[in-house]
Amino acid sequence: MKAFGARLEEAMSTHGPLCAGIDPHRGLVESWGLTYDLAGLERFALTCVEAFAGRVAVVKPQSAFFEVFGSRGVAVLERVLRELGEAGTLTILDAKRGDIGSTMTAYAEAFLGKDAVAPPDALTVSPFLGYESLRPAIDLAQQTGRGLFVLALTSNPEGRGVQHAVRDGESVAASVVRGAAGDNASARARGELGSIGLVIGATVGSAVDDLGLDLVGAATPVLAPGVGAQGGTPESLEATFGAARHQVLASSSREILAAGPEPARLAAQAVRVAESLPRR
Ligand SMILES: O=C(O)c1cc(=O)[nH]c(=O)n1[C@@H]1O[C@H](COP(=O)(O)O)[C@@H](O)[C@H]1O
Repeated sequence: MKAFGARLEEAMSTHGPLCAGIDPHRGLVESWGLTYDLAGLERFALTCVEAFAGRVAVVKPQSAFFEVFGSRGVAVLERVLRELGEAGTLTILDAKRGDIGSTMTAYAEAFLGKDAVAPPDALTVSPFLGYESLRPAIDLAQQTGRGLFVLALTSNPEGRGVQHAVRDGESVAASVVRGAAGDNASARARGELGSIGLVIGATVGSAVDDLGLDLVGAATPVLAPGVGAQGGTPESLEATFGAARHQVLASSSREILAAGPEPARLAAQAVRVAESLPRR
């Protein structure tokens, strides 16, 4: 399998740089006229698969909204990942895992390993136990052609207190970017995007500049959640990411999902948002 970074670049140039989120929270499920139970979850999630497969670059299911229904909810999530994979649409599983040592190794094997039950193409991970604590996942992703998106500057305002903190002249966010740059070095040498991406919210304003983050030099794909419901716009993406905007995969959930439950309207809304985004 080709490396995730290369597959992502292809998908973004074919479909536009949009990641459509599947976030079946109670309010949205009920707004589609469905009951908020396992059957409603399944109907919601499979409608999203029908609408998004083959139409957007990437689909990102939010694990929490499946886990809330226990093992049967997780089985629905696995079906979503499998069906999107069979349709050739890239998936990012948003599970924000992060731990140490043998526990991180087990998370890596669960989501990225060759024997994983329903592996996504990439996984979101948290580096706040230290970037190097993610090493088992970084190494396994590189071996299996999968990717990671490492939290760097999250879209929520509370993130600043941790992520902007400075030690020895370097912010926490900049140290995460430095880590990803090291792991993307060989892709950068080939002029490609690496497979170790970063999560930087579409709502972070001037923080990328203020903290001196060299995203172009890091050759890192950037997942930018917060487009739509959290206030991020195509214009704010241009302003926030500047020269790195072509590396950005904008992520939007509620703004697209509000167009359901009719699959054709949902698909049309996703395509509309994708077409509004900055492209190469
Ligand atoms: O990793 C993420 O996707 C993520 C990171 C972040 O900084 N902010 C953020 O909102 N997200 C996720 O993006 C989704 C929110 O999408 P909206 O409904 O478009 O606001 C949720 O699944 C969040 O967990």
